[in-house]
Amino acid sequence: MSAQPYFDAVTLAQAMAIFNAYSVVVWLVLGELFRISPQACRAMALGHALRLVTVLVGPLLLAAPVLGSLVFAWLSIGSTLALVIAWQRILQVRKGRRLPWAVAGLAAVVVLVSGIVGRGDVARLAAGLCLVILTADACVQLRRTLWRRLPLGVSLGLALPFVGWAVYGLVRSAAFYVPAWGEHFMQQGQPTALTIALSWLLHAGVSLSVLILLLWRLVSRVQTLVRLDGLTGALSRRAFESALLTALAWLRRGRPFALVMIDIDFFKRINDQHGHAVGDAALKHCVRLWRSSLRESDQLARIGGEEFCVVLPGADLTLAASIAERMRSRLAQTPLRWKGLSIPITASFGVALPATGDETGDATLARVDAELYRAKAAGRNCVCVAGEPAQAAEAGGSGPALPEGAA
Ligand SMILES: Nc1nc2c(ncn2[C@@H]2O[C@H](COP(=O)(O)OP(=O)(O)OP(=O)(O)O)[C@@H](O)[C@H]2O)c(=O)[nH]1
Repeated sequence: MSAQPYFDAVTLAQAMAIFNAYSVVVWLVLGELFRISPQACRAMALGHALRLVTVLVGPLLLAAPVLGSLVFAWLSIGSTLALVIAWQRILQVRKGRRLPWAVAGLAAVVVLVSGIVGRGDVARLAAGLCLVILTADACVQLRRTLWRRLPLGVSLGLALPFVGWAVYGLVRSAAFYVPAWGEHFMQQGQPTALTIALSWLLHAGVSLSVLILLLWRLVSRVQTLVRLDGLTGALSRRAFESALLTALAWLRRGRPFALVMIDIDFFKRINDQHGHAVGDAALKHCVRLWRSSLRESDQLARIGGEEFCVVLPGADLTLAASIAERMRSRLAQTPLRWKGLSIPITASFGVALPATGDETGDATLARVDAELYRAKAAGRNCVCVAGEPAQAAEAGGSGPALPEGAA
Protein backbone atom coordinates (compact mmCIF):
# COMPACT_ATOMS: atom_id res chain seq x y z
CA MET A 1 0.00 0.00 0.00
CA SER A 2 1.54 3.32 -1.06
CA ALA A 3 1.57 6.14 1.51
CA GLN A 4 -0.78 9.01 0.65
CA PRO A 5 0.63 12.54 0.99
CA TYR A 6 -0.98 14.50 3.82
CA PHE A 7 -1.77 17.44 1.56
CA ASP A 8 -2.30 17.65 -2.15
CA ALA A 9 -1.04 20.64 -4.14
CA VAL A 10 -4.52 22.17 -4.53
CA THR A 11 -5.25 22.19 -0.78
CA LEU A 12 -1.83 23.65 -0.05
CA ALA A 13 -2.30 26.33 -2.71
CA GLN A 14 -5.65 27.30 -1.15
CA ALA A 15 -4.13 27.50 2.32
CA MET A 16 -1.26 29.59 0.95
CA ALA A 17 -3.73 31.95 -0.73
CA ILE A 18 -5.58 32.45 2.58
CA PHE A 19 -2.28 33.04 4.38
CA ASN A 20 -1.19 35.65 1.84
CA ALA A 21 -4.59 37.41 1.88
CA TYR A 22 -4.45 37.54 5.68
CA SER A 23 -0.83 38.82 5.59
CA VAL A 24 -1.83 41.64 3.21
CA VAL A 25 -4.44 42.80 5.74
CA VAL A 26 -2.04 42.51 8.71
CA TRP A 27 0.72 44.52 7.01
CA LEU A 28 -1.73 47.19 5.84
CA VAL A 29 -3.13 47.52 9.37
CA LEU A 30 0.41 47.83 10.81
CA GLY A 31 1.42 50.46 8.26
CA GLU A 32 -1.72 52.52 7.67
CA LEU A 33 -3.55 52.23 11.00
CA PHE A 34 -0.66 52.02 13.47
CA ARG A 35 1.75 54.03 11.24
CA ILE A 36 4.65 51.67 11.96
CA SER A 37 7.19 52.11 9.10
CA PRO A 38 4.33 52.68 6.59
CA GLN A 39 6.50 52.34 3.48
CA ALA A 40 8.02 49.06 4.62
CA CYS A 41 4.58 47.72 5.59
CA ARG A 42 3.12 48.75 2.22
CA ALA A 43 5.96 46.95 0.44
CA MET A 44 5.31 43.83 2.55
CA ALA A 45 1.58 43.99 1.76
CA LEU A 46 2.41 44.30 -1.94
CA GLY A 47 4.80 41.31 -1.75
CA HIS A 48 2.06 39.14 -0.20
CA ALA A 49 -0.55 40.46 -2.65
CA LEU A 50 1.65 39.43 -5.59
CA ARG A 51 2.11 35.99 -4.05
CA LEU A 52 -1.67 35.74 -3.69
CA VAL A 53 -2.12 36.62 -7.37
CA THR A 54 0.49 33.99 -8.30
CA VAL A 55 -1.49 31.31 -6.49
CA LEU A 56 -4.83 32.46 -7.92
CA VAL A 57 -3.78 32.76 -11.57
CA GLY A 58 -1.61 29.57 -11.56
CA PRO A 59 -4.34 27.20 -12.89
CA LEU A 60 -5.41 29.73 -15.56
CA LEU A 61 -1.92 29.77 -17.02
CA LEU A 62 -1.98 26.06 -17.88
CA ALA A 63 -3.63 26.84 -21.21
CA ALA A 64 -0.74 29.09 -22.30
CA PRO A 65 2.51 27.67 -20.91
CA VAL A 66 4.88 30.31 -22.30
CA LEU A 67 2.67 33.24 -21.27
CA GLY A 68 2.13 31.45 -17.95
CA SER A 69 5.89 31.21 -17.34
CA LEU A 70 6.23 34.89 -18.21
CA VAL A 71 3.52 36.07 -15.81
CA PHE A 72 4.72 33.72 -13.10
CA ALA A 73 8.29 34.99 -13.43
CA TRP A 74 7.23 38.64 -13.28
CA LEU A 75 5.05 38.02 -10.23
CA SER A 76 7.89 36.19 -8.52
CA ILE A 77 10.38 38.99 -9.29
CA GLY A 78 7.89 41.64 -8.12
CA SER A 79 7.07 39.92 -4.83
CA THR A 80 10.73 39.26 -4.01
CA LEU A 81 11.65 42.87 -4.83
CA ALA A 82 8.81 44.19 -2.60
CA LEU A 83 10.06 42.09 0.29
CA VAL A 84 13.66 43.14 -0.09
CA ILE A 85 12.64 46.82 -0.32
CA ALA A 86 10.70 46.45 2.95
CA TRP A 87 13.76 44.82 4.50
CA GLN A 88 15.98 47.71 3.31
CA ARG A 89 13.60 50.32 4.76
CA ILE A 90 13.52 48.68 8.17
CA LEU A 91 17.29 48.21 8.23
CA GLN A 92 17.64 51.86 7.10
CA VAL A 93 20.08 50.82 4.41
CA ARG A 94 21.92 53.73 2.81
CA LYS A 95 24.50 52.04 0.58
CA GLY A 96 23.46 49.87 -2.37
CA ARG A 97 19.74 50.70 -2.23
CA ARG A 98 19.42 50.65 -6.00
CA LEU A 99 20.93 47.20 -6.52
CA PRO A 100 17.65 45.25 -6.00
CA TRP A 101 15.85 47.56 -8.46
CA ALA A 102 18.59 47.10 -11.07
CA VAL A 103 18.66 43.29 -10.66
CA ALA A 104 14.85 43.02 -10.73
CA GLY A 105 14.63 45.37 -13.75
CA LEU A 106 17.21 43.36 -15.66
CA ALA A 107 15.50 40.07 -14.80
CA ALA A 108 12.12 41.49 -15.92
CA VAL A 109 13.62 42.43 -19.31
CA VAL A 110 15.22 38.98 -19.71
CA VAL A 111 11.83 37.43 -18.90
CA LEU A 112 10.15 39.57 -21.58
CA VAL A 113 12.72 38.64 -24.23
CA SER A 114 12.47 34.95 -23.29
CA GLY A 115 8.70 35.20 -23.70
CA ILE A 116 9.06 36.77 -27.13
CA VAL A 117 11.36 33.97 -28.32
CA GLY A 118 9.11 31.35 -26.72
CA ARG A 119 11.51 30.17 -23.99
CA GLY A 120 9.38 29.90 -20.87
CA ASP A 121 12.16 27.93 -19.13
CA VAL A 122 14.61 30.87 -19.50
CA ALA A 123 11.97 33.23 -18.05
CA ARG A 124 11.62 31.06 -14.95
CA LEU A 125 15.38 30.67 -14.71
CA ALA A 126 15.79 34.47 -14.77
CA ALA A 127 13.21 34.82 -11.97
CA GLY A 128 15.01 32.13 -9.96
CA LEU A 129 18.40 33.80 -10.30
CA CYS A 130 16.88 37.17 -9.44
CA LEU A 131 15.50 35.60 -6.25
CA VAL A 132 18.97 34.25 -5.39
CA ILE A 133 20.70 37.62 -5.88
CA LEU A 134 18.05 39.64 -4.02
CA THR A 135 17.92 37.34 -1.00
CA ALA A 136 21.73 37.15 -0.87
CA ASP A 137 21.80 40.96 -0.95
CA ALA A 138 19.28 41.05 1.92
CA CYS A 139 21.70 38.94 4.02
CA VAL A 140 24.61 41.24 3.11
CA GLN A 141 22.57 44.30 4.17
CA LEU A 142 21.72 42.68 7.49
CA ARG A 143 25.38 41.95 8.07
CA ARG A 144 26.35 45.53 7.21
CA THR A 145 23.78 47.26 9.40
CA LEU A 146 22.81 45.22 12.43
CA TRP A 147 25.21 42.34 12.85
CA ARG A 148 27.05 43.87 15.82
CA ARG A 149 24.00 45.41 17.46
CA LEU A 150 22.00 42.19 17.74
CA PRO A 151 23.04 39.00 19.49
CA LEU A 152 24.64 36.61 16.99
CA GLY A 153 21.88 34.00 17.39
CA VAL A 154 19.20 36.59 16.59
CA SER A 155 21.06 37.85 13.50
CA LEU A 156 21.51 34.28 12.25
CA GLY A 157 17.86 33.50 12.95
CA LEU A 158 16.75 36.58 10.99
CA ALA A 159 19.04 35.75 8.06
CA LEU A 160 18.16 32.04 7.95
CA PRO A 161 14.91 32.30 5.92
CA PHE A 162 16.71 34.49 3.36
CA VAL A 163 19.54 31.97 3.07
CA GLY A 164 16.99 29.17 2.74
CA TRP A 165 15.15 31.09 0.07
CA ALA A 166 18.35 31.75 -1.88
CA VAL A 167 19.27 28.04 -1.74
CA TYR A 168 15.74 27.13 -2.82
CA GLY A 169 16.01 29.60 -5.73
CA LEU A 170 19.31 28.04 -6.80
CA VAL A 171 18.02 24.47 -6.64
CA ARG A 172 14.84 25.38 -8.53
CA SER A 173 16.81 27.20 -11.22
CA ALA A 174 19.12 24.22 -11.65
CA ALA A 175 16.10 21.87 -11.74
CA PHE A 176 15.02 23.31 -15.10
CA TYR A 177 18.02 21.58 -16.61
CA VAL A 178 18.11 18.40 -14.49
CA PRO A 179 14.96 16.46 -15.37
CA ALA A 180 15.30 14.15 -12.35
CA TRP A 181 15.04 17.21 -10.05
CA GLY A 182 12.54 19.06 -12.18
CA GLU A 183 9.70 16.60 -11.63
CA HIS A 184 9.85 17.20 -7.88
CA PHE A 185 9.03 20.85 -8.46
CA MET A 186 6.72 20.91 -11.48
CA GLN A 187 4.35 18.34 -12.93
CA GLN A 188 2.23 19.01 -16.02
CA GLY A 189 3.15 22.67 -15.88
CA GLN A 190 1.89 23.09 -12.29
CA PRO A 191 3.90 23.35 -9.07
CA THR A 192 3.93 20.22 -6.94
CA ALA A 193 2.88 20.09 -3.28
CA LEU A 194 6.59 20.19 -2.37
CA THR A 195 7.15 23.41 -4.36
CA ILE A 196 4.14 25.10 -2.79
CA ALA A 197 5.04 23.96 0.73
CA LEU A 198 8.66 25.07 0.42
CA SER A 199 7.94 28.45 -1.12
CA TRP A 200 5.18 29.09 1.44
CA LEU A 201 7.40 28.10 4.34
CA LEU A 202 10.34 30.23 3.17
CA HIS A 203 8.18 33.21 2.26
CA ALA A 204 6.44 33.06 5.65
CA GLY A 205 9.86 32.78 7.34
CA VAL A 206 11.14 35.87 5.53
CA SER A 207 7.95 37.72 6.39
CA LEU A 208 8.40 36.76 10.05
CA SER A 209 12.02 38.02 9.97
CA VAL A 210 10.81 41.38 8.66
CA LEU A 211 8.11 41.51 11.36
CA ILE A 212 10.60 40.74 14.14
CA LEU A 213 12.99 43.38 12.85
CA LEU A 214 10.16 45.90 12.66
CA LEU A 215 9.16 45.21 16.27
CA TRP A 216 12.79 45.42 17.39
CA ARG A 217 13.11 48.84 15.74
CA LEU A 218 9.91 49.97 17.41
CA VAL A 219 11.01 48.84 20.86
CA SER A 220 14.45 50.48 20.41
CA ARG A 221 12.77 53.74 19.37
CA VAL A 222 10.53 53.73 22.46
CA GLN A 223 13.53 52.95 24.68
CA THR A 224 15.45 55.88 23.17
CA LEU A 225 12.48 58.20 23.71
CA VAL A 226 12.30 57.21 27.37
CA ARG A 227 16.08 57.33 27.88
CA LEU A 228 16.92 60.63 26.22
CA ASP A 229 15.72 64.19 26.67
CA GLY A 230 14.02 65.09 23.39
CA LEU A 231 15.44 68.63 23.18
CA THR A 232 19.07 68.26 24.13
CA GLY A 233 19.82 64.56 23.67
CA ALA A 234 21.17 64.38 27.24
CA LEU A 235 19.81 61.57 29.43
CA SER A 236 16.26 62.05 30.67
CA ARG A 237 15.42 62.43 34.34
CA ARG A 238 14.15 58.84 34.44
CA ALA A 239 17.39 57.52 32.92
CA PHE A 240 19.40 59.68 35.34
CA GLU A 241 17.57 58.20 38.34
CA SER A 242 18.39 54.71 37.18
CA ALA A 243 22.05 55.72 36.46
CA LEU A 244 22.30 57.13 40.00
CA LEU A 245 20.90 53.93 41.53
CA THR A 246 23.36 51.88 39.47
CA ALA A 247 26.25 54.10 40.61
CA LEU A 248 25.14 53.67 44.25
CA ALA A 249 25.02 49.90 43.76
CA TRP A 250 28.57 49.98 42.34
CA LEU A 251 29.66 52.14 45.27
CA ARG A 252 28.54 49.41 47.66
CA ARG A 253 30.93 47.10 45.77
CA GLY A 254 33.76 49.58 46.17
CA ARG A 255 33.61 51.64 42.97
CA PRO A 256 33.37 55.33 43.87
CA PHE A 257 31.63 58.10 41.95
CA ALA A 258 30.95 61.81 42.27
CA LEU A 259 27.97 63.91 41.32
CA VAL A 260 27.80 67.36 39.75
CA MET A 261 24.60 69.38 39.67
CA ILE A 262 24.33 72.36 37.30
CA ASP A 263 21.84 75.17 36.91
CA ILE A 264 22.06 77.73 34.09
CA ASP A 265 22.19 81.28 35.47
CA PHE A 266 19.35 83.72 34.78
CA PHE A 267 17.92 81.41 32.19
CA LYS A 268 14.51 83.05 32.49
CA ARG A 269 16.03 86.26 31.22
CA ILE A 270 17.42 84.57 28.11
CA ASN A 271 13.91 83.36 27.37
CA ASP A 272 12.34 86.72 28.15
CA GLN A 273 14.83 88.78 26.14
CA HIS A 274 15.35 86.59 23.09
CA GLY A 275 12.40 84.21 23.08
CA HIS A 276 11.91 80.50 23.81
CA ALA A 277 13.63 79.37 20.61
CA VAL A 278 16.87 80.99 21.82
CA GLY A 279 16.29 79.45 25.27
CA ASP A 280 16.06 76.04 23.62
CA ALA A 281 19.17 76.73 21.52
CA ALA A 282 20.99 77.76 24.72
CA LEU A 283 20.12 74.44 26.37
CA LYS A 284 21.44 72.52 23.36
CA HIS A 285 24.55 74.73 23.26
CA CYS A 286 25.33 73.92 26.91
CA VAL A 287 24.91 70.17 26.43
CA ARG A 288 27.12 70.24 23.32
CA LEU A 289 29.87 72.10 25.16
CA TRP A 290 29.68 70.03 28.32
CA ARG A 291 29.69 66.74 26.44
CA SER A 292 33.06 67.67 24.95
CA SER A 293 34.42 68.14 28.50
CA LEU A 294 33.28 64.69 29.64
CA ARG A 295 34.29 61.10 29.00
CA GLU A 296 32.06 58.49 27.31
CA SER A 297 31.38 56.82 30.66
CA ASP A 298 30.23 60.07 32.34
CA GLN A 299 26.47 60.46 32.30
CA LEU A 300 25.05 63.90 31.63
CA ALA A 301 21.32 64.23 32.24
CA ARG A 302 18.76 67.02 32.04
CA ILE A 303 16.79 66.64 35.26
CA GLY A 304 14.63 69.77 35.00
CA GLY A 305 14.04 72.84 32.80
CA GLU A 306 17.57 74.32 33.00
CA GLU A 307 18.96 71.92 35.57
CA PHE A 308 21.45 69.18 34.76
CA CYS A 309 23.32 66.48 36.64
CA VAL A 310 26.43 64.50 35.81
CA VAL A 311 27.33 61.12 37.30
CA LEU A 312 31.11 60.75 37.20
CA PRO A 313 32.02 57.08 37.74
CA GLY A 314 35.39 56.49 39.38
CA ALA A 315 35.86 60.19 40.25
CA ASP A 316 36.87 61.54 43.66
CA LEU A 317 36.00 65.02 44.88
CA THR A 318 39.15 66.66 43.50
CA LEU A 319 38.70 65.20 40.02
CA ALA A 320 34.97 66.02 40.00
CA ALA A 321 35.71 69.62 41.05
CA SER A 322 38.22 70.03 38.24
CA ILE A 323 35.80 68.57 35.68
CA ALA A 324 33.04 70.91 36.89
CA GLU A 325 35.43 73.87 36.66
CA ARG A 326 36.34 72.87 33.10
CA MET A 327 32.66 72.73 32.19
CA ARG A 328 32.00 76.09 33.85
CA SER A 329 34.86 77.93 32.18
CA ARG A 330 34.16 76.37 28.77
CA LEU A 331 30.59 77.68 28.89
CA ALA A 332 31.56 81.09 30.24
CA GLN A 333 34.08 81.53 27.42
CA THR A 334 31.81 80.30 24.63
CA PRO A 335 28.77 82.51 24.07
CA LEU A 336 25.83 81.27 22.06
CA ARG A 337 25.84 82.65 18.50
CA TRP A 338 22.33 83.31 17.34
CA LYS A 339 21.44 85.24 14.19
CA GLY A 340 24.39 87.63 14.51
CA LEU A 341 23.98 87.95 18.29
CA SER A 342 26.53 86.73 20.80
CA ILE A 343 24.64 85.67 23.92
CA PRO A 344 26.79 84.96 26.99
CA ILE A 345 25.64 82.07 29.15
CA THR A 346 26.96 80.96 32.51
CA ALA A 347 26.01 78.25 34.95
CA SER A 348 26.48 77.41 38.62
CA PHE A 349 27.85 74.05 39.73
CA GLY A 350 27.56 71.97 42.90
CA VAL A 351 29.86 68.99 43.45
CA ALA A 352 29.52 66.26 46.07
CA LEU A 353 30.31 62.64 46.82
CA PRO A 354 27.42 60.27 47.56
CA ALA A 355 25.99 60.34 51.09
CA THR A 356 27.02 57.36 53.23
CA GLY A 357 24.49 54.53 53.28
CA ASP A 358 22.26 56.24 50.72
CA GLU A 359 20.22 53.58 48.93
CA THR A 360 17.64 55.70 47.12
CA GLY A 361 19.84 58.57 45.93
CA ASP A 362 17.73 61.18 47.76
CA ALA A 363 20.37 62.05 50.37
CA THR A 364 23.07 62.32 47.68
CA LEU A 365 20.89 64.57 45.56
CA ALA A 366 20.08 66.75 48.59
CA ARG A 367 23.81 67.06 49.26
CA VAL A 368 24.77 68.15 45.77
CA ASP A 369 21.70 70.39 45.56
CA ALA A 370 22.91 72.18 48.71
CA GLU A 371 26.26 72.84 46.98
CA LEU A 372 24.47 74.19 43.93
CA TYR A 373 22.42 76.44 46.18
CA ARG A 374 25.67 77.72 47.74
CA ALA A 375 27.08 78.43 44.27
CA LYS A 376 23.98 80.47 43.41
CA ALA A 377 24.20 82.34 46.71
CA ALA A 378 27.90 83.01 46.15
CA GLY A 379 27.15 85.02 43.01
CA ARG A 380 26.59 82.26 40.35
CA ASN A 381 29.01 81.20 37.59
CA CYS A 382 31.07 79.24 40.08
CA VAL A 383 31.71 75.76 41.39
CA CYS A 384 30.96 74.82 45.01
CA VAL A 385 32.43 71.61 46.35
CA ALA A 386 31.08 69.82 49.46
CA GLY A 387 33.32 70.51 52.41
CA GLU A 388 35.12 73.44 50.80
CA PRO A 389 34.32 77.14 51.17
CA ALA A 390 32.41 78.77 48.33
CA GLN A 391 34.53 80.66 45.84
CA ALA A 392 33.23 83.32 43.50
CA ALA A 393 34.14 82.51 39.92
CA GLU A 394 37.02 84.18 38.28
CA ALA A 395 35.88 83.36 34.76
CA GLY A 396 38.98 84.79 33.14
CA GLY A 397 39.13 87.44 35.85
CA SER A 398 35.92 89.12 34.78
CA GLY A 399 33.56 87.75 37.48
CA PRO A 400 30.20 86.21 36.72
CA ALA A 401 29.24 86.78 33.10
CA LEU A 402 25.57 87.70 33.17
CA PRO A 403 23.35 87.43 30.14
CA GLU A 404 22.48 90.70 28.47
CA GLY A 405 20.15 92.77 30.58
CA ALA A 406 20.86 90.83 33.77
CA ALA A 407 20.99 92.92 36.89
N1 LIG B 1 13.38 77.78 26.35
C1 LIG B 1 13.14 76.93 27.34
N2 LIG B 1 12.95 77.41 28.57
C2 LIG B 1 12.73 76.54 29.58
C3 LIG B 1 12.68 75.16 29.36
N3 LIG B 1 12.46 74.56 30.55
C4 LIG B 1 12.35 75.52 31.48
N4 LIG B 1 12.53 76.73 30.92
C5 LIG B 1 12.50 78.04 31.53
O1 LIG B 1 13.60 78.16 32.43
C6 LIG B 1 13.33 79.25 33.33
C7 LIG B 1 13.89 78.91 34.68
O2 LIG B 1 13.84 80.07 35.41
P1 LIG B 1 14.22 80.18 36.94
O3 LIG B 1 13.88 78.89 37.63
O4 LIG B 1 13.62 81.42 37.46
O5 LIG B 1 15.77 80.23 36.95
P2 LIG B 1 16.80 81.29 36.34
O6 LIG B 1 16.15 82.38 35.57
O7 LIG B 1 17.83 80.50 35.62
O8 LIG B 1 17.44 81.91 37.62
P3 LIG B 1 18.60 81.33 38.51
O9 LIG B 1 18.50 79.84 38.44
O10 LIG B 1 18.31 81.84 39.90
O11 LIG B 1 19.88 81.85 38.00
C8 LIG B 1 11.80 79.40 33.31
O12 LIG B 1 11.50 80.64 32.71
C9 LIG B 1 11.30 78.26 32.42
O13 LIG B 1 10.18 78.67 31.65
C10 LIG B 1 12.87 74.67 28.01
O14 LIG B 1 12.86 73.48 27.72
N5 LIG B 1 13.10 75.60 27.05
